[in-house]
Amino acid sequence: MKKVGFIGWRGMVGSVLMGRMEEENDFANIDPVFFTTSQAGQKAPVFGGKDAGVLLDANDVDALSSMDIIVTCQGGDYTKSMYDKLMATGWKGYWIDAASTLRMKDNAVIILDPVNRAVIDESLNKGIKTYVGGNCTVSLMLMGLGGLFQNDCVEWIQSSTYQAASGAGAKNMRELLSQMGVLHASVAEELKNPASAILDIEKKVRDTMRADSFPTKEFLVPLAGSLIPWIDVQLENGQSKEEWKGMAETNKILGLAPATIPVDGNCVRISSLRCHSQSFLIKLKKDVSIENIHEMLKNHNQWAKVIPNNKEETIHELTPAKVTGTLSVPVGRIRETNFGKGYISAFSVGDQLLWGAAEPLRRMLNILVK
Ligand SMILES: NC(=O)C1=CN([C@@H]2O[C@H](COP(=O)(O)OP(=O)(O)OC[C@H]3O[C@@H](n4cnc5c(N)ncnc54)[C@H](OP(=O)(O)O)[C@@H]3O)[C@@H](O)[C@H]2O)C=CC1
Ligand SMILES: N[C@@H](CC(=O)OP(=O)(O)O)C(=O)O
Repeated sequence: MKKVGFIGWRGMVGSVLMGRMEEENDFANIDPVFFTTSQAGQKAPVFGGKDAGVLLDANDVDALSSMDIIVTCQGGDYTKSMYDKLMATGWKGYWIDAASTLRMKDNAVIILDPVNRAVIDESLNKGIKTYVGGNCTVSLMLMGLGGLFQNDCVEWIQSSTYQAASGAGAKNMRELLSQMGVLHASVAEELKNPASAILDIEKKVRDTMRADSFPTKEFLVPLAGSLIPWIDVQLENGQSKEEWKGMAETNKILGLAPATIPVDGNCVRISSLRCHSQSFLIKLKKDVSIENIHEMLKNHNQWAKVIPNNKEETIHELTPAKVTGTLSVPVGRIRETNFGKGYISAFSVGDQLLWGAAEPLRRMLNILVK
């Protein structure tokens, strides 16, 4: 059995990965070893009924180099500090990573096997050893719209995102909920009285949100009752890094080098907890009917689900409230637009910790061990 070292297993992405691996009985196929940057020597967790002894030091290159496969959800700083050191030892194992650090390197493959299994297989045959999960919005877009890409229907795509707090990290999720609580508490008494004036309530909420005491350490500004139209760092061309990833990673996942499908749009943080949503304007390359589009999307993978474009099904099936915690990637609002023939709108929702982070890593591990 392959010795698989896990780093970052107790973080948010890592916990979702461990949960999915237990659900799918993946631990039965591996010999797990758990690493930590802060708790070396303490008892290792027991997943899948396997006693893994004690936690090893994640900064110990010798311990890492005795693994056949390493799976890390520890973050980019860890990857930056350990990947090169480990490779310098001549280690021949496989490195599976959730962080963005290595994604665009020539010797790394972005993994999303329902979309690019052929690219992954070809890379394995070539001896490539580094496999990295994609950006969550990119992976979720490709899971939802995979059928259109597979059938070479997309000339370009514009994506406006509605991204959950979880993408910014665990502390940010807590801060969002604290912000919600503070806002509610500021008008709790008034809300009990149906006769109180809503604009007075709104004014109090606004003043609370703008007060210095409002909790904004992580997001820097209010998110609850507001939104933040910037995610990740600023680039010189005016895009945010999150927006830049849309085109760069989509094309790399699809094996298109140089990049041939333009992808762009504004990435926006909103107050959902762990589901990213995206509104698309898609320029089709060919004349395809809406019915054909439905068929292509449904047939591409078992998780993409077409939601008919009516209000009733849309408000019940195409929301973070419905999708959170599931692997389903519903796509709806599919219709022709006023822009003319071949300009199609669509809207998708997906759990950014599942298909957006943990699930592609879990499946890559299975490709290697099965
Ligand atoms: N959040 C996201 O949506 C996505 C994140 N990623 C990547 O995954 C990386 C990790 O993200 P995320 O899982 O959100 O990070 P977390 O902050 O939840 O966890 C990272 C590490 O923090 C340490 N830690 C310290 N205190 C605690 C605590 N109380 N509970 C749990 N862990 C603790 C753990 O390391 P130790 O055991 O060594 O102390 C843990 O592995 C990111 O940096 C990013 O590169 C990728 C895609 C999406
Ligand atoms: N940037 C994403 C989450 C994430 O971790 O992305 P990446 O894996 O590309 O760094 C978000 O904020 O929603």
